[in-house]
Amino acid sequence: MLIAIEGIDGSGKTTLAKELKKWLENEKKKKVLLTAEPFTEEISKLIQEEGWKDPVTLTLLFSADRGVHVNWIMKQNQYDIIITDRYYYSTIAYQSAMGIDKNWIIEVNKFFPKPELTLLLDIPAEIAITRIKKDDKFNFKEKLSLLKKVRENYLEITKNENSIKIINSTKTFEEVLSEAKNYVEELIS
Ligand SMILES: Nc1ncnc2c1ncn2[C@@H]1O[C@H](COP(=O)(O)OP(=O)(O)OP(=O)(O)O)[C@@H](O)[C@H]1O
Ligand SMILES: Cc1cn([C@H]2C[C@H](O)[C@@H](COP(=O)(O)O)O2)c(=O)[nH]c1=O
Repeated sequence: MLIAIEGIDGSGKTTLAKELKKWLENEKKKKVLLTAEPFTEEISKLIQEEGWKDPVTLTLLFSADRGVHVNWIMKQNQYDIIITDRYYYSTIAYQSAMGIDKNWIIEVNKFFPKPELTLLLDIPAEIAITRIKKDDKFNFKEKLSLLKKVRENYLEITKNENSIKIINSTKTFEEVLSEAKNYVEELIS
């Protein structure tokens, strides 16, 4: 079973992924693998060096990285649940915010398995950016306007996807976790 956690930078994905894993292991006695994208060191390096200069290359690099990630996930047979911190909805939301055609991104990613559940942590960019670490590589103003577009794109995607559940991430972490647990509980029961 594949669960994806999505949202703009600083929305709380990594924190939620870790706590969900603990809960599933301790309370539900499930074997859980926590993973994240970008996945490979080699492609992450290319993304840093080349990708940010050009959104087409960036789309292809994130998608190629996903191909390697998915092949690796397929071999992890000992787990009941795999939680991935970011998946193909990140490419659709971010790279279309950078001007790439959404349908082309979907086409490039169409062979990857669809998660049974995606939790979208929704939060205004202005709030998320206050949670992001200070040494972030992006220019602050550029990043704020990009993240606003990315958030809109994520919300647009949810209109056509019943398996994506929106969680208001401006709430306390305890509330966010509780809502996420309810969605996961529905899936595993
Ligand atoms: N609901 C919440 N309310 C307040 N702070 C939160 C909440 N959830 C997470 N945080 C805090 O916000 C910061 C960013 O969280 P986290 O690293 O989980 O976000 P992220 O979405 O994984 O970010 P990125 O995409 O930039 O890696 C952390 O300091 C975390 O403790
Ligand atoms: C998978 C993926 C990621 N991104 C962007 C989103 C973030 O700004 C970084 C990843 O960093 P994180 O804070 O460790 O999550 O990369 C993207 O633009 N497109 C993608 O497909």
